[in-house]
Amino acid sequence: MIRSIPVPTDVEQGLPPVLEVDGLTKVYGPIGPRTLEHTGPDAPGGGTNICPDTGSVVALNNVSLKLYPGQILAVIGESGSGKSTLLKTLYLDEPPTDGSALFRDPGLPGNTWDQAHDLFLYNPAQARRLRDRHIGIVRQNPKLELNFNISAGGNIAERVLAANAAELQGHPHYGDIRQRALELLSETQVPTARIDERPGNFSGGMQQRVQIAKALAIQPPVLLLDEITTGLDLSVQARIIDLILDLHDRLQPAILLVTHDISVVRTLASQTIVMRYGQIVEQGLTDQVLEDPQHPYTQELVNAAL
Ligand SMILES: Nc1ncnc2c1ncn2[C@@H]1O[C@H](COP(=O)(O)OP(=O)(O)OP(=O)(O)O)[C@@H](O)[C@H]1O
Repeated sequence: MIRSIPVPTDVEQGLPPVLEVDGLTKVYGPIGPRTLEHTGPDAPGGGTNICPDTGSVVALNNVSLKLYPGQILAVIGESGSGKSTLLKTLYLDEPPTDGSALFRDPGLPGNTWDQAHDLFLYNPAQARRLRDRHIGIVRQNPKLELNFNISAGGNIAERVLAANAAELQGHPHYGDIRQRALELLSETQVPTARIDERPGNFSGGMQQRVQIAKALAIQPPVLLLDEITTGLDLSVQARIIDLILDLHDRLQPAILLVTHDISVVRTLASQTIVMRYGQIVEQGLTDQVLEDPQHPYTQELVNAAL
């Protein structure tokens, strides 16, 4: 049974957040009495995420955020600041050490905008259903999300079948699934003639587009994007960003976007969170955060990108 928590509507935004993360903490290793207190951006020596007593890594410490329907929220920070761990915990790849993540999708049976469920209390079947049907992810490394032993079309078909099973809608017809895969590849600008090829034959940019097609197959209300342009040529990066903008315009998913690339943030995100050593050091409208950064670390990040 999922715990149901009534949450007040945020009047300013109209609809309440689809995802509301509160006090999310993730520690790799044992937690001592001073582990959280003695790590973070203000720890002695300019900050650390390693506990001086136990050697544990505090990847996230008391991270809270709200993601509204249709919003694009960016999380930036240097390598090791905890960005990927944030997405991994929200996609239920890893259990959190502490905190809650209320998910409010009116598409879920028995759910309404007045109710939210804490993802971290889902049982394994509910977690699978969430990933099969309600949250899509695009990872920096396509090998972690795509099956390289089957075709691009097969990867998308797997997701369509899992989503149908999650909705208890039985098996769709083979021709319908193939048609859906063709549409998704076309929408994400992958040549449809290559539907039967394995992703290993594709360029990095095409592999990312197949991942995006697979994530969109379930038309999720929430999309998690982890460094999706890192390692790609500039022109390929630009095409992926255009694709995300176009898909967002048409489908309006809420997007939580993790990157260390300020130009990606500037182009895509309306709001931005800055993380360092597992903690949020600054957040606000992207224009404000990038044009008038208040925290010295954000100033450093923005200046480095100029
Ligand atoms: N499985 C793990 N075991 C131990 N430490 C881990 C594990 N996964 C991540 N970490 C540590 O947690 C911290 C945060 O890692 P994370 O990958 O979230 O950072 P990031 O901001 O996404 O960095 P990058 O931009 O390099 O991906 C790092 O110090 C990392 O070494």
